[in-house]
Amino acid sequence: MLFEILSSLVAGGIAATTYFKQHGTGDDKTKIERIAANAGLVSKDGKKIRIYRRTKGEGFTEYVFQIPLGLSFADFEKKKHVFEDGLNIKRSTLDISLADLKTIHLRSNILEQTKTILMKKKKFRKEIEMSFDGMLKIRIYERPMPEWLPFSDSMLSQCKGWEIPIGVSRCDFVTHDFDAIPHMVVAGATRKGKSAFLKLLVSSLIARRPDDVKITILDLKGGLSFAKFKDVRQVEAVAKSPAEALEALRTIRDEMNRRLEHFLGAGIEDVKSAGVKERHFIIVDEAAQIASAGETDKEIKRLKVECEHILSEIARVAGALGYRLIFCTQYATADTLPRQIKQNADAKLCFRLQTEVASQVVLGEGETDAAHLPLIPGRAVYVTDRKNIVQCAYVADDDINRLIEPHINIRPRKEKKDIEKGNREGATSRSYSLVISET
Ligand SMILES: Nc1ncnc2c1ncn2[C@@H]1O[C@H](COP(=O)(O)OP(=O)(O)OP(=O)(O)O)[C@@H](O)[C@H]1O
Repeated sequence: MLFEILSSLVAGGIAATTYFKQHGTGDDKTKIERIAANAGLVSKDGKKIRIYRRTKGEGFTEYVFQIPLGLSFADFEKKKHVFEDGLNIKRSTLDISLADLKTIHLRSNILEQTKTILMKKKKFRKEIEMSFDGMLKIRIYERPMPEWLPFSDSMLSQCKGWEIPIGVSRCDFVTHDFDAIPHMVVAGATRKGKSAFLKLLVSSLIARRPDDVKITILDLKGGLSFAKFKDVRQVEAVAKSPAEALEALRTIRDEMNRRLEHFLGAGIEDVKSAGVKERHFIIVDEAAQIASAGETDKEIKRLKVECEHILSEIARVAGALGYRLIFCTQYATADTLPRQIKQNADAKLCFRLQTEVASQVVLGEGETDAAHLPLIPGRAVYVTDRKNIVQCAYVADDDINRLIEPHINIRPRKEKKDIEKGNREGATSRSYSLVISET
């Protein structure tokens, strides 16, 4: 009896493994065709998608279909979540291996042990990716993406120039190159990983380009998230109020204008051809806090309007001058994400958002992916000229401290300038104080 149960379990395991190896995960081709038909992805004359090829890759099965005339890839991409749900209907695939079966002890209760294995095993959803190169390609993955990617120093050594690590996609280590694409919009609902990404970004920049990077952080949520960076020599300011933000932005605008005049006078096209190594990153942690729309206090509204104006100017003209804008928000609306900033930020990193409308505000018309990301912190859609689903690397506090520690120092910050400025219009009487080393 025992032998029969065990041998049928083992036989079942072998059969399932062999089946999945040969066929991907079940008859997914037929399912895809049926889902497409049921989701209305059929041409007016009734033509349906037609299978062209099925191939097995490392960890995935790829189905290539011909799309009927009159339909576009965007029509299919919009329904990606419908395909994913459809492929997962009725059952989730159980990740059981022969190794699990081998853990069963013949002398104890086999049925109990089997039940425990089944309960312990995490159910996973099949995940898909879609692309188009004249044919619709749908990849169905056998394993889910990692839910947790700890930061490691080797990620920094894989970066070149002004690249920083972002995380991993299905197939690759993903970096962002701020010299190729200067400005980035980062969006996502609360607790999905925006601040963690910003910490990864700031720590990476400081560790990789300590002598060339300058960072200004507008953290109007109270400055707690970035408190640990405020004494780092590369950090020009951590502004915690609209007045402080405006003060920091006015300083940047003045620098920017001086550089622009110099470039124009000398016939220099951009910061690269000028041989200027410095890049100044301006990070807005929560755009809603600086948005003037809805602000009832007249004086604060005036400050915010000017902040918005300078930020738009940075997005429009300052890329060539060496300024980089990282503009983040959890509320993806037209008020928090000004048109000029969105249009000039060619990179978007979008964590899960609550609605398809919010996803489209950030990623563009028809781009609903961010609303259908799984509820995994750090999971995001990264869009440049390509779109990738990524799991962002998570940099723990100990790693941040280790990376920035050599750059924490004593230095006077802007006191002189502040005294001269006094209570200049628009700025509060706050002055920067002497920064004391934490070491
Ligand atoms: N890349 C990641 N990998 C794994 N876990 C993460 C990742 N990013 C964030 N988390 C987890 O999610 C929590 C919330 O993340 P984070 O502080 O970045 O949220 P947020 O999007 O900035 O939220 P809020 O807008 O409310 O400040 C973190 O404390 C961490 O536990």
